[in-house]
Amino acid sequence: LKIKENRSSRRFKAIPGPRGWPIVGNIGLKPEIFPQQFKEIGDTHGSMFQLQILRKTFIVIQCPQILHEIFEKDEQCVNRPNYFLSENIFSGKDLAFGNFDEHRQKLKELLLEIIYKTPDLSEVTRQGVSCVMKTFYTDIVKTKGMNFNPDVPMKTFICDCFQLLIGKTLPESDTDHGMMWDLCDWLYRLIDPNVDSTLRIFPFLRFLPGKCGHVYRKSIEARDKVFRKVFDEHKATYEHGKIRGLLDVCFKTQMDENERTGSTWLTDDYIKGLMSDILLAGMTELLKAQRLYLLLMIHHPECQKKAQHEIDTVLGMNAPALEDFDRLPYVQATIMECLRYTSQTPLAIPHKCNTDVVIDGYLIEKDTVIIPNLWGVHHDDDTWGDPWNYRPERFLDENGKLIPEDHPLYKAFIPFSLGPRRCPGEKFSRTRLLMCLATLLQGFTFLPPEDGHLPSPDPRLYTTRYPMYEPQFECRAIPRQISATN
Ligand code: HEM
Repeated sequence: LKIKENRSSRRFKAIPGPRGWPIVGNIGLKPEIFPQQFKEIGDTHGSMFQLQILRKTFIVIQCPQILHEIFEKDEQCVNRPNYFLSENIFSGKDLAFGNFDEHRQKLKELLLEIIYKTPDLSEVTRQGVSCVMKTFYTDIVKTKGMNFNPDVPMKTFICDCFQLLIGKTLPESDTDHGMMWDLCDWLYRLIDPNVDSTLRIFPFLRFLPGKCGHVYRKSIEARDKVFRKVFDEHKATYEHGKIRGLLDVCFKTQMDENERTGSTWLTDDYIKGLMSDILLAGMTELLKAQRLYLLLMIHHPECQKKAQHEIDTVLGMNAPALEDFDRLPYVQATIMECLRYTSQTPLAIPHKCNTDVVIDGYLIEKDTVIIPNLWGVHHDDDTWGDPWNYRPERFLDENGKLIPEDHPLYKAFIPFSLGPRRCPGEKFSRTRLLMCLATLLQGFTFLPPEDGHLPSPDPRLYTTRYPMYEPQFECRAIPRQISATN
């Protein structure tokens, strides 16, 4: 472990960290560049260090071994710090932003069961994905090699999440088409540390004019619209046993349990909370990954060519399917390297210890907030050698196969975090990304826009507020061949 020792304090060693000011502590840090600043502090104080802010202790960890040890063992770091959003927007019934109590554990089990083990739903999403892929493809064909912002067709594709929820996508002509994005947008503003902490300390501000009140009211407005349109309308038309999407599986579970025992823990509020998590975590993260991947492919035409070569050799003219996941190791490596290099969820979602934790002679007290700096883990010189280079080959062995999961580099690759609170959408995201990005590279070569202006993909230049604001860009897509999706 790379923790640097400080002075010893009785039984336990003191966790090192930068000296702060009296009372306010290490208050000068900038949320916009937390991951970079944490990495720099780590270079001096070690890969686990503490910060004191207004007498509260935060432990930042950017060592994969320590994260494996404390996140995966004994369910000891599974809670969350308080979020204004959880109690005030979702009545404490969301999954991602609250403590891992009995109900949240059940909610997560239900989500995993639904995404990965419900045959009716797999069929619905399989059909849905191939239908959305066609629209996606056609949308890009329509750009006719001219400059376009890839977000536009991608957002339509990511309505796949919509598809997952209710079994259909809203046509673009529907005036409510953008409501999901509106909700995500406002909720992300609400969890910005500046807004979140102000509202937690002065909750009455939500009723007053000013930035915090505005963001709160807009979030409520966007939430109610989505709940009305997606949840209420869908529940009203639910026919018992007929599964159109994820929400129906929740309704079925709710009704079955009610019938069996006369009551259920799975109230409508929990289902709404789960649905919002999928939108907030799922849609935005998938969009980010796809956008960053394209940017990297344009900056690295040699990787784009190699990926296209593999797709042509393995799939020919056939459209990529979920089963092709293991047949495209190079494409997989380009996606893994994109997730590592960009570290798009740089600080995951902070955890809170639900018990005292002892690690390598250090004591982390119950209720301490742990910030996993995934960005720091993914850019550690000792682990990766050249962390600032985009180099997919690092995930391949000498035969061009993906390195095994017990390989030290694979163990240090943790974009979906670790342990009981790790991202439940990991496998879903990795297969969807592969399908989507392989389809794109099969059909098109992506080039910079005509004026050649393309932002740098270097993650040190992103503004990493919460969430990360990565570069927006325009590009061109030149058709390569008539693909099977056409
Ligand atoms: C490239 C795509 C994605 C990335 C990089 C990503 C990454 C993450 C990370 C780092 C966390 C925090 C884990 C922790 O607290 O330690 C998380 C949580 C979560 N993600 Fe994802 N995610 C992605 C896509 C998705 C998708 C598609 C879904 C839904 C189907 C999803 C649903 C969730 C949920 C519900 C949580 C909260 C889990 C909990 O609190 O126990 N994510 N994700």
